[in-house]
Amino acid sequence: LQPSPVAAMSTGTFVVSQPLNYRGGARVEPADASGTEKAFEPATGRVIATFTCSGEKEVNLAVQNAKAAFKIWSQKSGMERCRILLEAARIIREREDEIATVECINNGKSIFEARLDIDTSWQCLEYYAGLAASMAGEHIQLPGGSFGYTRREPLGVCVGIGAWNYPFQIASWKSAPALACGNAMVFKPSPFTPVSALLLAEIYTEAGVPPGLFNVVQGGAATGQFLCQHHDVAKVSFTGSVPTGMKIMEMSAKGIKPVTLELGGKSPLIIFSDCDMNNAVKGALMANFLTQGQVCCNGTRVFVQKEILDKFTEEVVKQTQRIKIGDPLLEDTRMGPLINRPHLERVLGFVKVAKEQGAKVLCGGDIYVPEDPKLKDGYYMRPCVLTNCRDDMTCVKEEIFGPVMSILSFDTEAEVLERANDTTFGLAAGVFTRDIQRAHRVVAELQAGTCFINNYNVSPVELPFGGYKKSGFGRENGRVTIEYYSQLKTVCVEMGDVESAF
Ligand SMILES: NC(=O)C1=CN([C@@H]2O[C@H](COP(=O)(O)OP(=O)(O)OC[C@H]3O[C@@H](n4cnc5c(N)ncnc54)[C@H](O)[C@@H]3O)[C@@H](O)[C@H]2O)C=CC1
Ligand SMILES: NCCCC(=O)O
Repeated sequence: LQPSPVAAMSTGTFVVSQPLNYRGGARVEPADASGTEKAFEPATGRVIATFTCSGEKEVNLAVQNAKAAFKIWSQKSGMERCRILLEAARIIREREDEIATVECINNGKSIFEARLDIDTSWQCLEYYAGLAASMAGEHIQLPGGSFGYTRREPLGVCVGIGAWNYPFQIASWKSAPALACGNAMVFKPSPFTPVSALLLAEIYTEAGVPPGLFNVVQGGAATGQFLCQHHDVAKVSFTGSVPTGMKIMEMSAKGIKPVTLELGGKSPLIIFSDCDMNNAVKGALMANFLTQGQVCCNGTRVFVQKEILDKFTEEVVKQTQRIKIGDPLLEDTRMGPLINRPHLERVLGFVKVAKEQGAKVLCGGDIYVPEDPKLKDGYYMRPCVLTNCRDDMTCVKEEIFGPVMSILSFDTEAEVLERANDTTFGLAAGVFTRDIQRAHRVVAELQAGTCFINNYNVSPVELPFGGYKKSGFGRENGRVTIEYYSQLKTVCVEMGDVESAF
């Protein structure tokens, strides 16, 4: 009897000794290097993997493997692709605990949350498996019996570049629609979280995709650049920061490659006085403290109507103080460590500046040292609620990417809309009210790609997700994403004679 892989993984013990690149259907060491990186366990500060970043030669090998697999995969019918993706979804479900545990160890998010991420991953594969089978063009009748038709065709080799906050989910959300449309993919995870994408690669192989259809190359900016500049790459889908997104767009422009950009945010969450208070408070916590606040669509600017400001704030603080911080692998933990030491210091720096600028810290915002001695070098902080905030403060203007909620008060709907939209970002927004007319009127005015009414940060894969303004463009999830991973061919068929102009 094999020991369960999950039983062998606990906080403070996990190490990765296998290669972290995946090419041609197997784990491989890269053919060349552009430096080395270390991956950490944020809960303990331990190194769990030291790995080689892929150089230009390795990137080229991965792209050539993907190109060869594309030839086979793109010839398969939608139903054939559907069956394989469904099988991959089934294996993810079967291995959910193991994948969630790896995610939790390498990212620091709680096991409770990691399982939810894995759920939205297999659900995404199931969803696009269904769409693969029903992808079709149109038939258009023309005069004289002639006609035209359209074919929805794949793009070729797509590149996915991921951030560290949702490593397995990002790899799934990019690869599922790409593969469903008949493309191949080379995926580069963030060097902070290199581990779980390999599990996805192995699962695709086990499910029956051709070797080379989904490859993983490890590395940072240099490896990412080799990918974006490669002449055989047809599309780049990127999740990360705005400055890197700009670079990706520039590189892709040189090859006229389409890009999908999922970038940062500083989203507003508007709480009207007629809201259901219990739900609004729960919504504010969901909008700010998942994955230790390291979520791009978080509603970190919480606008509360004056009449309920005190009651709402008191309740939010009470519930924030109850959040169980600690070892992310424990079932009752709801907040683990931040991703690394520099990021923790950056987030604490934002709290310091907020105080200097006049904000009041109602709770948290400081380092947390768990009692368990093995966690003493982890990157923990207490979730923070700030009041006395003004729109011009740094904590209200800039993306903190940590567990820091800024509460602002407002009087009228018109006023709050203007203030909510006064940002260069436009990823998400939320509104809590019992007035359905107001709810729809407000979201219609909000400049954001994803809006929530009476909830926040739920991720049904049936719904498109993506940003307005500097939060990016293109969408992930939902039916529309098929358009971002395919191209339309028009075929015009003449049934009569050519009427020549000559
Ligand atoms: N809209 C969304 O869905 C999300 C947005 N984010 C944003 O990402 C940021 C945090 O993620 P990070 O990983 O720190 O972002 P980042 O932009 O530094 O890195 C993201 C990815 O891009 C790669 N990369 C870096 N420089 C590159 C270059 N010149 N060419 C090609 N690839 C390059 C990195 O290695 C990594 O895999 C947050 O500030 C947040 O704004 C994060 C998660 C989701
Ligand atoms: N589950 C929501 C994903 C948002 C993000 O990637 O930050």
